Amino acid sequence: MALVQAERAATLLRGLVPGLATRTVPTTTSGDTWPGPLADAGGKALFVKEVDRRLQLGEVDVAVHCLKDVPGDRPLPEGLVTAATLPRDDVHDVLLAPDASPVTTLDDLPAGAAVATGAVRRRAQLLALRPDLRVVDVRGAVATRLEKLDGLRPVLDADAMVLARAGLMRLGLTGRIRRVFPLDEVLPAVGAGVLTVQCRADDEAVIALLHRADDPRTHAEATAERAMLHGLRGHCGSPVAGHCTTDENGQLTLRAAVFTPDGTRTARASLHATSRNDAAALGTRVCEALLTQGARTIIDAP
Ligand SMILES: NCc1[nH]cc(CCC(=O)O)c1CC(=O)O
Repeated sequence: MALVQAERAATLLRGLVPGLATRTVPTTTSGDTWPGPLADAGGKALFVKEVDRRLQLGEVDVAVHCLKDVPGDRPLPEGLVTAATLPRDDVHDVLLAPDASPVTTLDDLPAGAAVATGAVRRRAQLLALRPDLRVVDVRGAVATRLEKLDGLRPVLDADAMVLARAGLMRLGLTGRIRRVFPLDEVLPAVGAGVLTVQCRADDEAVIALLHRADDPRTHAEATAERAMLHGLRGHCGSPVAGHCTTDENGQLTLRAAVFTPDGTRTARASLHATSRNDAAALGTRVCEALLTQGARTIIDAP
């Protein structure tokens, strides 16, 4: 998925500068090799730090990350800046089932069925919909997760799995999707479907080029979502969901929710801002609305 994403950014840049030559440098991250549950590694920048290191060292000039994987609770690594936020892809989470299974919705799953996901946010929302489900951990690249689901690797015994539609689209695997969860059933992660592009803070030529690839709308939506998450002191592994949209008049709406891991308690808030310039303030207001409803104790629940 990371290679497809890097290629996407490279194609965009070549479109802006005719004749520009680009080279994609594959980099294995600790997210690919981490042996334990991803939930235990929440917020540790596992998917980004080796790539950022290469950027700092000058081995590459541009880094492309899923915004979801970039920790929001700390500054970027020394000497790096975000220079572009690319137009957002789909934000929905989807249900998948083993190749041979007839399951198409959660309702098709028998009582006590096992559903695989590594994200506490997904676990909580699944259990809110179906408290009888058994949520099992899964990790690894998307293609590997699908192989596990199909039983090709005998390590995962699950009747279904939840993944982001954006990742499956990037890999050309949307044929595996059984059901798209509507946003009022499963609210996405902060930054879902957003690619963020970084470079060195002193690399003025690259900054100027990347600025032309920035999508102001996605940029503002992501700013609102991340300000909310930051206010809650959360990260991509927190039981926090948030999704900001922009309507035809440029008005922003940020919907957000926090959950206990068992899905029994939630706090929700939805607020508007009339202009993009108020995106960060919108995030802060939604955060405060959640905190007023007891978000702190909900997030910290075991
Ligand atoms: N670390 C996992 C990760 N980071 C970003 C995506 C999907 C693309 C996105 O939502 O931006 C995924 C896989 C998934 O959640 O299914």
